[in-house]
Amino acid sequence: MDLKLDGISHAYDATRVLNNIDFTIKAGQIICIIGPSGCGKSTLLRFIGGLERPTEGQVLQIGDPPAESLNPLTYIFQDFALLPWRTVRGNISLVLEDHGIRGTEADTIINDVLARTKLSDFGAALPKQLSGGMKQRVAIARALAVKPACLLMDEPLSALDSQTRELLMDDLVDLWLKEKYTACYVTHNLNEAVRLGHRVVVLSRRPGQVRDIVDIDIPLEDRLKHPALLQEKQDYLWNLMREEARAADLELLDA
Ligand SMILES: Nc1ncnc2c1ncn2[C@@H]1O[C@H](COP(=O)(O)OP(=O)(O)OP(=O)(O)O)[C@@H](O)[C@H]1O
Repeated sequence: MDLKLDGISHAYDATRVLNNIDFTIKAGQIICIIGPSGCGKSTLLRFIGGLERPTEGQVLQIGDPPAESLNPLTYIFQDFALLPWRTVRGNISLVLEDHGIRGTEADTIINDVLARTKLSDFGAALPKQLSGGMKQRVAIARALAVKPACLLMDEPLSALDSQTRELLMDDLVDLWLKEKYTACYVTHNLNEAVRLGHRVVVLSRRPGQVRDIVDIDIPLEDRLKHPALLQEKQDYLWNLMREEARAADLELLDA
């Protein structure tokens, strides 16, 4: 299933937040959205997930979600959103219970997503026993359990230290290589965008509009082998963003 954003504009009262956004999230691709603070990235993700409706435009689903998908549009947040009193397995089973899936059927799904996120030995652990990186892997496992058509990821690594972030980027690449999930990934971090994105949508300052859509045409598995090429892409993105970010900063100070 592809997702097509068609002429999305939005205002909160008198504040125009997004302006005529058009792009497509193709099945099997990771699309990163970058842009200065307050340009509307998280708002756009809420529209894609159907949590809110834009003032103008629409998000079209082209094609069907995977047949076994329980929740086609599934979020992964920066703060993991795990229930502290439930074990790792319990946190994952919760989303399956919502769909009436219990017993051996649930166990099979949980075992599969724990294996894919390298958490098989930690099913009985409570969130407080886990590092930040492992908590986010549990959140990813929980999201995968509902077989989403598209993962909606809002700054998923920004609560983590830089080494853990590196490891999780490797994990996200490994996961994608094993099963080509679709994701829309909002980030401030240009390094994450060039490591993980097949395409990077660059938004201007508020009201966010598409400044550029940059293809990163190096296979995900080869990116670390080409640091100079990645740096070139990152520099290109930063040049697009530099003036926008500076102006956005001043706007926030004026507010
Ligand atoms: N529910 C809301 N009601 C009113 N204004 C809102 C609401 N949600 C967001 N905004 C405003 O819309 C603008 C865009 O917010 P949004 O969080 O989407 O930006 P962002 O690009 O994700 O920001 P950041 O990079 O800082 O996380 C901001 O000015 C914000 O204050």
